[in-house]
Amino acid sequence: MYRLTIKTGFAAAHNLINYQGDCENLHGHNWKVEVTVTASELDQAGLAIDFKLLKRETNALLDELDHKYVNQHHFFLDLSPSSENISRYLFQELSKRLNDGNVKVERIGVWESDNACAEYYE
Ligand SMILES: Nc1nc2c(c(=O)[nH]1)N=C([C@H](O)[C@H](O)COP(=O)(O)OP(=O)(O)OP(=O)(O)O)CN2
Ligand SMILES: [Zn+2]
Repeated sequence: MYRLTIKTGFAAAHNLINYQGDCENLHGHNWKVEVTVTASELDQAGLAIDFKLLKRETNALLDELDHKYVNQHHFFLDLSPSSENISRYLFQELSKRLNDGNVKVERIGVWESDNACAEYYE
């Protein structure tokens, strides 16, 4: 098996809901996002999936969040936009776009600071 990871990110504002503390107030992060996929086969060029395609699909999705107020995104209207929930959202959406008979999204890591990361995997 092959395992590939790309790193990208987005900058946005949010506030946690049903949370008591500073983070219930509006604030922002420069989130870093790691996308890991697995594959069993390589193409003629020796690629499991082109990193360019992986980054393009991920960044297209992140554009929905970049420089936005995450709480107003349709997925988070009734859901606290924690790093955990953001990672689950990205996992579900990227799985729809990327999974095929060979490639499978394995996990999403969402870093809200240099020292705090939430991951989602199934
Ligand atoms: N499990 C999670 N815990 C927290 C999340 C989260 O998404 N998942 N999010 C927050 C807030 O978004 C908050 O912005 C965290 O910011 P941070 O600067 O890390 O908070 P602190 O002030 O506690 O960090 P210090 O390193 O102590 O300055 C909170 N928790
Ligand atoms: Zn926050």
